[in-house]
Amino acid sequence: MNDAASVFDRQAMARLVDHLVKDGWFVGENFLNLELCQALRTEVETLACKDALDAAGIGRGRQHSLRRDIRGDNIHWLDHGSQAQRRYLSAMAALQHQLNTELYLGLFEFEAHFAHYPPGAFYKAHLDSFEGRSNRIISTVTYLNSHWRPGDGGEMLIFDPNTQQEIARIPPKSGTFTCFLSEKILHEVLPTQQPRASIAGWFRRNASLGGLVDPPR
Ligand SMILES: O=C(O)CCC(=O)C(=O)O
Ligand SMILES: [Fe+2]
Repeated sequence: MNDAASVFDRQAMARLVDHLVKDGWFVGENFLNLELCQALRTEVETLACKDALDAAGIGRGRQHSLRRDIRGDNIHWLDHGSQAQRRYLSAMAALQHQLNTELYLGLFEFEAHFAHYPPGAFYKAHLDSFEGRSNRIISTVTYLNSHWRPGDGGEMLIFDPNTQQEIARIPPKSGTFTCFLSEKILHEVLPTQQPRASIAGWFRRNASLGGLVDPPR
């Protein structure tokens, strides 16, 4: 069994591709190896305790600004800095390969950050990418919270791309993995009652213009 296969199984990956094509989004409970989720959670909690996370903003490049009324999480970009990160990133590289092979998406890069939402934090409804400026193609979120209970809040809502009605409410439980089309699927994080840890990531296509490679983030 190779490393990516020990993080999630091939059958689960096939289900993911089917749902992404049919609905534009996918959610799988117990999708990722729990021991790996535990290691990643320890890493983000340690960063949070050391005050080593950055307040997350909205917009990119010069449009970047801090808007606590829109999002209240603190983040740290993955940088291959630990065994757990390397294992996670290699599993995502396998998923990227699968998506490119089956859907011809031309994804060329994956960027991801740890996110830590303190109690009271939320992320208002948004799209991760805007049509026309497409460079984030597929959004992913991996949840890292063991013992999440009803009433702890922090669910992610997914809205129907046609009617904008809520179609899914996902508790951020360890091992749950979700992905969706970045330009089409409006989503939101409800206020959390407990510290909430996750990894948000994006498969990107190169949106270079005039010979300049579009920078990540
Ligand atoms: O943590 C989540 O459930 C979603 C986070 C999100 O939408 C984002 O970081 O863009
Ligand atoms: Fe998002």
